[in-house]
Amino acid sequence: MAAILTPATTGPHSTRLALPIAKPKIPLQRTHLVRCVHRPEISPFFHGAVGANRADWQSACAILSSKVATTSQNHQQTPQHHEAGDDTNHSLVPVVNGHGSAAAALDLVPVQLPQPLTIADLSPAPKHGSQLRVAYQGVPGAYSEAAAAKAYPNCDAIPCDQFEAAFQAVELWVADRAVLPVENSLGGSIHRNYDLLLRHRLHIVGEVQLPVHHCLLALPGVRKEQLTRVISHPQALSQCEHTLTAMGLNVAREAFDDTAGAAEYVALNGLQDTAAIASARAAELYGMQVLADGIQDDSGNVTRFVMLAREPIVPRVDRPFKTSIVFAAHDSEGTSVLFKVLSAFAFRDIGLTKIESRPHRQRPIRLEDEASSGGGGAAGTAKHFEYTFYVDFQASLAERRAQNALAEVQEFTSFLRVLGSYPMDMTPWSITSSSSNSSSSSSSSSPGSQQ
Ligand SMILES: O=C(O)C(=O)C[C@]1(C(=O)O)C=C[C@@H](O)C=C1
Repeated sequence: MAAILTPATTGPHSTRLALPIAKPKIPLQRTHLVRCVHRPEISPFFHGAVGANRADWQSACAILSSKVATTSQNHQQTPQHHEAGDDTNHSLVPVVNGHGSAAAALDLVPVQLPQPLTIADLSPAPKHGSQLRVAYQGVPGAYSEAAAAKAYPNCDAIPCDQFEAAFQAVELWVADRAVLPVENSLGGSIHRNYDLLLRHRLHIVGEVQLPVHHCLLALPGVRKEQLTRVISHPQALSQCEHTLTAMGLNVAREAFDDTAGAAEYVALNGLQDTAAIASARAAELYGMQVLADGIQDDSGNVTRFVMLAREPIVPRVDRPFKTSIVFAAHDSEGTSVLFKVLSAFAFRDIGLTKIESRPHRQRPIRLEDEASSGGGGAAGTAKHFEYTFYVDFQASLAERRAQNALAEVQEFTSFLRVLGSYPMDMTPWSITSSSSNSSSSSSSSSPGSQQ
């Protein structure tokens, strides 16, 4: 993995991490932004590791992180730089608000080499809750920023233009944690993050559940009748689908990277015909009018986020813990594997809180002899999809019953990975303490206070 700085900031807010994917939005304002570039040869998938061993990986990350730190100090004239071995051939056009800009390309300056590590580079991460650097996807005012603040009060929240940039920020030691949404009570799973959890080697160290209270935002003075378009994060659009229809709005829905980014986009471009679905905090930050408040289809709309770190936490038994695993079936198990795995938990009275299946990327389709699959018809082969399963169960990895269940699961699976064993978020959901409020909310019993 390599991190490259490109000259861009995201308007009024701080440096934002970005991946080099050009998006067709209107370039608005020159910004400063760190770009993370994928390097396949060090990108882990399944059993692969970033380096040959953990030490390699950590030193690679430290060196790359020093490059990021060094370059970020000089971001006014930041270089564009293709790492040796980066065969992804990304455009070197600098990014403005996450978007390619030909004009900005003229600002390219020579590569800076990594600086030697110093004692300061090796100093430990700050204590949790005090200026912990927490990466999230979106711009200030996004629900993910509020989730980061709930998880780690007083943290230094680092905006990233994509989910993957948040993963990379932690891997490259630019951030200490990432806080990423995985599921919503109305919209369901955020599949992208399930896939990224598998592709990256970070550990889940906590979870935080955030009530999500959406507003319909427009420029000051704009009336609902003027609207032809509503833009937002796809999850937010789906969480408000029925309400938008019930409001009689005859508008096209368009997906945007994040809710607050959609509000910022409408504001910066002075779009009279476009509304954004975002938080009340985004309205304040970007000078938008709240046309309608609480437009989510269910007042108890909640998004669950996970906190990710480079190291796992030590599981405990003195408070409720949850453990997240991912596995794929062993070849010999055929289609019965899920039943067997679930039984391993049921026999030990371990409750499951979530199960998710995703296509098995390396082997999406399985061919099976009709004879072995029990078919009585003509000779032939049955085809079915192959899945990777994600399961969350209510037990700590420190518990014997959880260890025994996993030992049994391992017998049926070709691949099993513990994504993390972490305290459950037991804070009550209160609709009034909505994520639409300021990101600086603080609580002494924050879910992240121990991670
Ligand atoms: O766009 C945002 O504000 C986000 O934080 C992302 C996100 C998501 O991905 O689900 C987070 C919470 C809400 O469910 C809607 C959007």
